[in-house]
Amino acid sequence: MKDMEEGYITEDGRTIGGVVMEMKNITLRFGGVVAIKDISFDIREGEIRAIIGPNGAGKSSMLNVISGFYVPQEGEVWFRGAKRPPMRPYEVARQGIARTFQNIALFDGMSVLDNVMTGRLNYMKTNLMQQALWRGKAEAEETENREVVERIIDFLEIQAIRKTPVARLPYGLKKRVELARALAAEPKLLLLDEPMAGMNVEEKEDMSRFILDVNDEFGTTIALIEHDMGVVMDLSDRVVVMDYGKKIGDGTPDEVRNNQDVIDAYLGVSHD
Ligand SMILES: Nc1ncnc2c1ncn2[C@@H]1O[C@H](COP(=O)(O)OP(=O)(O)OP(=O)(O)O)[C@@H](O)[C@H]1O
Repeated sequence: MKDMEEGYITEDGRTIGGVVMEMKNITLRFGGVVAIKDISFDIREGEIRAIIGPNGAGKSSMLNVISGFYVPQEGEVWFRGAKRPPMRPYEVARQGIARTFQNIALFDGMSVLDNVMTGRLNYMKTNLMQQALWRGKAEAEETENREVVERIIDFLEIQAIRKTPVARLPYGLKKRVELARALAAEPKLLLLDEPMAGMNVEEKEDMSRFILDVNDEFGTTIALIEHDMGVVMDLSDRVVVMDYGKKIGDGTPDEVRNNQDVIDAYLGVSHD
């Protein structure tokens, strides 16, 4: 892969654009624990970017920095050409970054449809007073939001369970509903927190296919963290590898697979 100023062409012939997000020299500490040590990398338009690493490497911490849950003590986060000031997660979401969670965070008692609709909250402009005074506008907005949501529900093949309360769904489907909700926000950058965690082989295959389809069909830029190396290598265009808070590798799956530091980290070989 040739890394160009404006992007690159992947091995499977997709065109990847310029930098969407850039992490510059990020350091994050929790008291005495340094979860992220001076890490820099970028995420480019249209790519599937993975962050991997053994337990405690700092992957979740990094995802939480990207999504605004944690503000790093050092370094800069750049999004779509501008340096991002410290902001709350909901402000980050408004900028066009949506995420899923490792431990599913859906409204259990609500239907699949209503859960996915909550992904549209940032697009709901009319408030209660306006809705009372000007029903037409509120209705038009509701129709538009519905259309987006129904399209995503069809796309992720969850039509049959639209009205089912989430609590009744098996784990793999809940994960798919979470993906649907994140997509409903029509994000510029979609963050997936261990999307395959706890899944059986078949569920993993389904989820991999949906992630690839989302990227292909909607052109969504995706960053994910994941434990399962095999899955990541199949899915991703480029991979950042973390170990003990440091970046030890960054490149295509093949480059990373052949990186001795990465091999050692996964085999548990210590480095002084
Ligand atoms: N809120 C927190 N308070 C204190 N320490 C934390 C906190 N979150 C993470 N850490 C520490 O930061 C380090 C990195 O943790 P992190 O959860 O980011 O790693 P990870 O790669 O996501 O691990 P895993 O794969 O096990 O989920 C660990 O040493 C962890 O104990």
